Amino acid sequence: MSGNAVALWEHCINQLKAELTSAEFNTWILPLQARLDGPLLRLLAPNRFVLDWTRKHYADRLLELCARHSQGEVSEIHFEVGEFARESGPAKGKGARAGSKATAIDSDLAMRRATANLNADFNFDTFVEGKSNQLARAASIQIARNPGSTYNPLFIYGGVGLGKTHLMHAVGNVILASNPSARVVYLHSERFVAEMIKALQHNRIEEFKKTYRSVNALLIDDVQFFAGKERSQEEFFHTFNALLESRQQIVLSSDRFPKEVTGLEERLRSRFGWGLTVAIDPPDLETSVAILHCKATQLGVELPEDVAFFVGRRIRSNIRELEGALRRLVANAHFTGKPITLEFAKQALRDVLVAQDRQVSLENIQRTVADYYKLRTSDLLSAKRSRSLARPRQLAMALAKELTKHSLPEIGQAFGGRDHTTVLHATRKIKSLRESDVTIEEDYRNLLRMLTL
Ligand SMILES: Nc1ncnc2c1ncn2[C@@H]1O[C@H](COP(=O)(O)OP(=O)(O)OP(=O)(O)O)[C@@H](O)[C@H]1O
Repeated sequence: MSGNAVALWEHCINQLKAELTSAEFNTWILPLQARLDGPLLRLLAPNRFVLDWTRKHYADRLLELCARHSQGEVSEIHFEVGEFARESGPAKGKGARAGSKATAIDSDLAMRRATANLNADFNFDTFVEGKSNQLARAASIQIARNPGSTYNPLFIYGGVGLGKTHLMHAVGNVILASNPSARVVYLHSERFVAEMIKALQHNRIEEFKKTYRSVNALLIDDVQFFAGKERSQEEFFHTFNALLESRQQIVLSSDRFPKEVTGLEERLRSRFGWGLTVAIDPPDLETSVAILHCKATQLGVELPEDVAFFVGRRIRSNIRELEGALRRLVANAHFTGKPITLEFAKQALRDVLVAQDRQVSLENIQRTVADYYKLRTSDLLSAKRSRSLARPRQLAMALAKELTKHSLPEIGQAFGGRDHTTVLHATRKIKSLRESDVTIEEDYRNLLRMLTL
């Protein structure tokens, strides 16, 4: 399977994983193997029953996903019973051809990546090395090559958008690719908590324990979100011990040093520091520029050196924002048909840069957001949690993070004495809503403009 075909199948799997229950996904989609023959996607099911069911229930959706992702190049799906050869020799499936070995293995890897929640784009090849992340990268490569036997756990900490998640995925991807039977799971800590609660509600806690205690690598992002969740900490503590005892790899990330993660039991905090703890710092200018070039190449554009330096110099503290600025530049250039020059970049990024430069006060943000939603500022600061207040409050916190230099605890304090994790949660929530909900995106942009012009 070519890289494109793998990406196509991976796209289908990821979509269906999000749309189906895990039982449906595991029963019907997981056993499928895929191969692309020109415009034809061939799917092999292990038996007639799976074939009939998937053809009846998922063929249309799969075709729709394929057609959209391939821009119409894939126009047909064919189901058969069988299995592509994994080792060598002819494939068993009717019509499966010799030479399908790579296909089966690749689509297998795509499937395993999806069940591990791993993003194939986050790998070591796409991670630019710089002074700010050198140690974290080197340690990650080391444990990816020798999981469970060098540093355990590996604890990566650093500010928002600096590459912690990217490195964790890269570790998982290497482990999966080098060991076909490895079981790897990447999870955000909030998801761990949610899954545990679900398991408790449905009397499936034993199953939950077994799942997480039997993996070869467990990658848990943003462990600071375990703060204050005692039952989850207890469960995670036992999972952690079981994995460490059986020499399976654990990788954790957080926005701060293990000992400074407040709201965690001491025994957990101290265990987090048992292996190797590495920091990622904001990139220096040269690294920012190198990252911009790397991302530009991935987007298929060439970025002039002066533009890369200009953007890198102006957006320093967060690589996600650096990437956002680049995407905006590329989108504007496509849209207007103009080349990306320094002048063009200055124009296209005017809003972003003004927002970066301008110091806005927290009070101003609260007032503006309250006016915009026709609320009282005191409502934003109150403990009330109705949706009509919670969303504007989250927006205000996200704007505070973007437009001021205040720390998360300072922002939390200014919003009625809330915890810093609430602020972090708000910024994440708004980030994802801005991608999925046009009204929120519009509100955010309007507010940004009102606060910065
Ligand atoms: N060194 C790097 N090279 C290339 N891309 C990078 C690098 N560091 C970060 N990025 C990119 O920046 C974006 C944000 O990174 P990532 O999501 O890993 O941040 P994070 O530290 O986990 O942030 P958060 O605390 O918000 O979870 C990603 O798209 C990632 O690919």
